[in-house]
Amino acid sequence: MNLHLPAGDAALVTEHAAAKINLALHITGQRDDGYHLLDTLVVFTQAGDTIRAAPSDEDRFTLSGQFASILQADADNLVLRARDLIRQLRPELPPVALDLEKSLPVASGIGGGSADAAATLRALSGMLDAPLSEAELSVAALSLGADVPMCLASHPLRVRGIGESLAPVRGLPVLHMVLVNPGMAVSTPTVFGSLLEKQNAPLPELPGNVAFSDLVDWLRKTRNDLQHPASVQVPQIGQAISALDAAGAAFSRMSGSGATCFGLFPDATAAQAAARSLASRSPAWYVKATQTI
Ligand SMILES: C[C@@](CO)(OP(=O)(O)O)[C@H](O)COP(=O)(O)OP(=O)(O)OC[C@H]1O[C@@H](n2ccc(N)nc2=O)[C@H](O)[C@@H]1O
Ligand SMILES: Nc1ncnc2c1ncn2[C@@H]1O[C@H](COP(=O)(O)OP(=O)(O)O)[C@@H](O)[C@H]1O
Repeated sequence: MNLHLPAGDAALVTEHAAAKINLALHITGQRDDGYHLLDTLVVFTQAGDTIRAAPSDEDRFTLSGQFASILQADADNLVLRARDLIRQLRPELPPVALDLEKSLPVASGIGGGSADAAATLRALSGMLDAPLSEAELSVAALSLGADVPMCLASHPLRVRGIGESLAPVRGLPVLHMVLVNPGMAVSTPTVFGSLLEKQNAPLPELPGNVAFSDLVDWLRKTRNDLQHPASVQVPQIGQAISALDAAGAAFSRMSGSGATCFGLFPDATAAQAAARSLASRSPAWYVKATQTI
């Protein structure tokens, strides 16, 4: 990281941009503008990117971390789109130095870019004397992407509409999981565009205070409707799920529009052991043991 700031500067704001996992995702319709209606249960993980922000003599943006080289530090980066949006709403925002530590694979169904945008909105709004209201933040988030409002919240949610209707989900256990990405970027519009069935039933009701085994039973009654079209585009998704199952996952599935897949494990020790075994068998894959926040 190179923020041009002394380490430990009190003005430095650090925000976690958590990976978003769609535990279940049903497509329930399509709007006139082409966007698809979802019903999805999402959780967020300790695995994520990090946004650091501090007032500066001029606007700066640096990229660091495992996946930094895949991204450009240009105006299309969701971090800068979020900064520019805040400045449009609050022109008094001072020049800021921003660093994105990019630890999540890009275009991978776990909302990394959306989480970065949401973390930037939170960080920069918090630096203002007049922070954005919750309503202003929600509108700003949705204008940056359908996944950004849920990433702004970053706690377990049932999400409907295209991503704007959020209901908190309480009583889920901490979930220990392994994330596996076979290294292939997936185009979200292409996956949505190749869906054949767009009118599916919503998710079944989720009982409150579920134990791990109850949640797995519930998940078996659900689907990710994007998994089949994504697997046609990227056959390695099937291999990632088979590998998670072979490593002992109690349940495995693809998240979002892929290609990242998650496997659920009963505890952290089991998840870490599975991650070690998966990483040694497939050294080119992104493999990460983590847990929900
Ligand atoms: C599929 C999901 C599930 O959480 O996650 P990811 O795979 O991106 O992580 C999201 O709905 C993705 O949200 P996000 O990635 O923010 O999508 P956007 O940038 O707003 O839209 C990218 C494109 O995907 C299609 N799209 C997106 C969302 C939606 N509900 N219906 C759509 O048809 C549209 O073609 C749109 O132009
Ligand atoms: N900071 C960012 N991190 C990741 N992707 C970004 C970022 N800024 C812009 N993008 C673009 O947004 C698209 C979606 O990225 P991402 O959020 O990682 O996908 P997904 O939601 O499928 O995990 C990518 O094609 C990428 O080029």
